[in-house]
Amino acid sequence: MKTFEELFAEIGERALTRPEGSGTVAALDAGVHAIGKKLVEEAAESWMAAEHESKDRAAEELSQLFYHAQVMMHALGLDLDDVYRHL
Ligand SMILES: N=c1c2ncn([C@@H]3O[C@H](COP(=O)(O)OP(=O)(O)OP(=O)(O)O)[C@@H](O)[C@H]3O)c2ncn1[C@@H]1O[C@H](COP(=O)(O)O)[C@@H](O)[C@H]1O
Repeated sequence: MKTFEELFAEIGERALTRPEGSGTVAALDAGVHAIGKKLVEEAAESWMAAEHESKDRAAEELSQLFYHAQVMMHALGLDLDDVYRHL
């Protein structure tokens, strides 16, 4: 288990060190358009899980939505404060 902030740091570390087999590196290399499609896909899956499946399934899909949102932030060079200041 990890926090939102810990995941953000881990994604940043993957972007920097580019380890073999990292899905994050592949996602960042695929670019903003591909990341955007995953973001929308996970948002839809979160909605479907919330409406038709269990709370646990919804939580799982929402965690994936958080992940892809963070990958998008890294792709754009945004840090957490850039987003938090809009909350
Ligand atoms: N939290 C996540 C995470 N959530 C979602 N995903 C990715 O998003 C996909 C979403 O799953 P789906 O079931 O919707 O899609 P799928 O059918 O399995 O995969 P696709 O065919 O859509 O690619 C997963 O297959 C992962 O590629 C994640 N990939 C990585 N992380 C974490 O990110 C960190 C870095 O990961 P790596 O870069 O892979 O080392 C680690 O802590 C990981 O646990």
